[in-house]
Amino acid sequence: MMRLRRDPRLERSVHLLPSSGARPRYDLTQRSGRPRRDPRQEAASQAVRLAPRLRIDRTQHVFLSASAAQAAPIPESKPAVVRVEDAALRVLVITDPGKGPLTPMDRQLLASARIAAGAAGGVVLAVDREVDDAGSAGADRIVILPESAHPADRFETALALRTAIPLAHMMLPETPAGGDLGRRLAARFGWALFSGVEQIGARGLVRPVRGRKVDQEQAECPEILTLAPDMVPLRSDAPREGRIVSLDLPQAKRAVERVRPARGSLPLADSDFVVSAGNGIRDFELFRNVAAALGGTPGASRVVCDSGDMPRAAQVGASGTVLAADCYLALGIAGAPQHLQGIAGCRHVIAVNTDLHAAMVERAELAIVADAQPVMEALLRLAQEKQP
Ligand SMILES: Cc1cc2nc3c(=O)[nH]c(=O)nc-3n(C[C@H](O)[C@H](O)[C@H](O)COP(=O)(O)OP(=O)(O)OC[C@H]3O[C@@H](n4cnc5c(N)ncnc54)[C@H](O)[C@@H]3O)c2cc1C
Repeated sequence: MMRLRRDPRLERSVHLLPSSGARPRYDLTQRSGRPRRDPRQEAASQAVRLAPRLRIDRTQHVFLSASAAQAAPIPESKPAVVRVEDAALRVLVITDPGKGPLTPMDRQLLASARIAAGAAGGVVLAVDREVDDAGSAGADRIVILPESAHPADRFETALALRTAIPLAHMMLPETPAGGDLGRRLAARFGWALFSGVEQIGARGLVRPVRGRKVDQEQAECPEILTLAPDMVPLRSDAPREGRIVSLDLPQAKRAVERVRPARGSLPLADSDFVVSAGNGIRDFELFRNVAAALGGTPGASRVVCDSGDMPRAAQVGASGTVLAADCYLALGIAGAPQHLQGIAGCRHVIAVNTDLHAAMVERAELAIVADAQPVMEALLRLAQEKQP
């Protein structure tokens, strides 16, 4: 029996012919029996009927137009000044010697003292100059101390002050001057000093414990505490009276002599000018002379310390010393990330490098793209010429 051979091509072309009456191959409406939705078509017909809606409909919000704002200015209402009786005074704040208006540290001390004093309690500010804004910063009374930066004079004044105004708590800044005075007072009165407080609030005081990653908390405010700088937010509640009280305090007897350290003798972390050598330096005697002549503390990259050309203590970087210098002069240092971490806090960076594309050149504000040897020789010559 003869079988007809199928021609798939012909069959397909017959299906596609509209006149053939055959259904299209992928006509799903026919398959399910349900009319198929056309979302595009629906959206188009909706858009004709409805007013178009903005995606972010700001018309619902109430805004003051510029003209309305001009027409009705917001009344400037000053909160009433809070006054307290002498009997309500609770906290004595002794600030560091200084000049001009209150420093951020002074304000942080006053903000903390206000929290410790409570809403009904008063704060006495002891400061060595007249300041305008102590009331708004939280002081109820102000005592002007005799001007003296000598630790012994400041201690005698603080003793007299405490005797004249025996308040429950004393607060000082955890700074070299404030920390020293706080410790002297604590020793004199036999109080336990709660030093370096970082948080103060309704739940008490918190300070970190040195060398351990734990905090020490204390619910009760102690007789004396020192406050760590830049940890406590400033206050913004009603201003206080800020009335000046005159007391008979001992006058300063000792003069303070300020001794400047020898140029370049400061430790790396404290120095404001560091001259550093990298692997691009070969003449380390010349490098040390340049650093000394410029008055900078000598530093080095890790490669140089590893090779023994500079002591390990001179290493700058993530695994060395992190600097806070005003100026960093990098001689022949590439600027590896670990080194750059150590100079992130430096204000100005000067690079001397033969490679224009070195990361240190990119980091620097001023770069000398040259061999460091003749640059160091020229620097030494110029520095020696300028020296008196
Ligand atoms: C875990 C870890 C921690 C690290 N910690 C530190 C760290 O704390 N501090 C640190 O410094 N490094 C650290 N390093 C090493 C760091 O990654 C780099 O290897 C190192 O900083 C490179 O030192 P360098 O720039 O002096 O040397 P190089 O990378 O060799 O760069 C030398 C530079 O000198 C330039 N140069 C060459 N010849 C001259 C010339 N005649 N005149 C001028 N320029 C020239 C070159 O162009 C180059 O830019 C650490 C690495 C690791 C893995």
